[in-house]
Amino acid sequence: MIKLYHFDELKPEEILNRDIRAEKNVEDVVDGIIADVRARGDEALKEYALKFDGAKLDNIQVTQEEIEEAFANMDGYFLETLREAAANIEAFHRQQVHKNFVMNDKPGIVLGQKYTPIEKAGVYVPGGTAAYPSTVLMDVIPAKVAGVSEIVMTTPAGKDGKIDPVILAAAATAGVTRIFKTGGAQAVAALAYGTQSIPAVDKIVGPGNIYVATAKRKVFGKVGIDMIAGPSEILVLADGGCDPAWVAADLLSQAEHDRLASPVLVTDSAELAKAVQAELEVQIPQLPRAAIARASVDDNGKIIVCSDLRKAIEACNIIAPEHLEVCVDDPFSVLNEIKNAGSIFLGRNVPEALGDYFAGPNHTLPTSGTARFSSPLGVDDFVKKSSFIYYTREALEKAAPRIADFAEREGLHAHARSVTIRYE
Ligand SMILES: NC(=O)c1ccc[n+]([C@@H]2O[C@H](COP(=O)([O-])OP(=O)(O)OC[C@H]3O[C@@H](n4cnc5c(N)ncnc54)[C@H](O)[C@@H]3O)[C@@H](O)[C@H]2O)c1
Ligand SMILES: N[C@H](CO)Cc1c[nH]c[nH+]1
Ligand SMILES: [Zn+2]
Repeated sequence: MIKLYHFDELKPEEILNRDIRAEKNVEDVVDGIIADVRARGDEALKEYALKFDGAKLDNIQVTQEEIEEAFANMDGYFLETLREAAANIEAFHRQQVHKNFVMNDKPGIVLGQKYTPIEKAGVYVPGGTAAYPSTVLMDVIPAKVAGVSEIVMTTPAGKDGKIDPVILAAAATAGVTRIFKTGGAQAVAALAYGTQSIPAVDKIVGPGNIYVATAKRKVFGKVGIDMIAGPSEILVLADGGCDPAWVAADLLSQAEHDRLASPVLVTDSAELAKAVQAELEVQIPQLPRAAIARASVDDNGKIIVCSDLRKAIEACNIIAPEHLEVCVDDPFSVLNEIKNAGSIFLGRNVPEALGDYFAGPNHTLPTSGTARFSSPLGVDDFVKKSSFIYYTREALEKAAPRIADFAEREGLHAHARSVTIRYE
């Protein structure tokens, strides 16, 4: 049963209670896998596919025939859904595109900033306990909008050695360049260091379980990563006017992702808290993924009762959840008070699942409290900024004494000389 707490009894660290560092044994397993993939490449990937996914692989790369076959056999209704969702996601992400800028308001000086897409992006699509065609759209479309030329996708194969056709149909819809059948920490290692078949990329994006999230953290520096997007989280901020059945259903929508997923209710109503606790017990056994949801609710779930809405908002900002549902009378008045959350769902009528599939904002989001400093995946993740500087001879001559003086005060004579030499 989900545990009930009172806000005033909890210390801030007990309220958050999510650590981005995995348990020691996960750290060790991931270190071993990364070292092995670096040493043995494709051979290691095939062994891990058999060990973790039960898949005997002949080819690691998905063939064009496999993609075409998946697309040809996909039902028309789902293809239309994919296209409509893709259009919503593209429209939202087009708004994120930044413009280059140039400043030339001082004589003889041009300054500016330009954006360049990264060349090769690696997209991880989870596939261990569920297929995520929605994640294909969420991770690939911003890369396309940014202008990335090569998008390499990896996802674990099923026991038959194949990728779920819904994933391939989504990849074809979104415009992936190449797809590889590998998952977990080994996929992240392959994208970071390259293997015989898989090219090393510049940046790895995408969510995954604790092994994937830990591996991304470990290869950061060799490649870029988007964020720590680990096991899913939902925080429902609800007042006494909410229907407990709806609140429980929304909590379970994320609990069913992973045993480590975190469903949390924060409320100023002790009555709602009790009703949701009871309602979860009714709804969990009805779910096909009841065992996962049960573990998530019992081990990582919480209900926190607060004396008023102000305290409830404070709890939300401490937890910094991946998803925050604001189920109160006037959700827009709460929006300004929310400082830490990946994605915010406004109003009692807006279930988190709307954002997972369809509305347009990205569903790859920071977890484990990292929304304090990370943002949803977006076009920014696939571009780099370069600044540029141009001075005429006359403009530099005017600034030269100050630059030289500045450099000498840092004890860096060669810096000073590289300026003054031009005027000797
Ligand atoms: N934060 C987000 O934006 C977001 C979005 C979608 C999904 N998710 C999360 O993605 C995750 C998907 O998890 P999943 O497991 O279904 O798929 P996954 O693809 O992330 O992980 C499956 C892989 O994990 C590896 N693995 C499993 N057990 C292992 C072990 N004992 N040792 C070493 N490696 C092991 C295997 O290689 C396997 O292929 C969930 O946690 C879900 O909540 C997060
Ligand atoms: N809620 C997940 C992010 O935590 C995304 C997702 C994909 N499919 C269903 N849900
Ligand atoms: Zn979800």
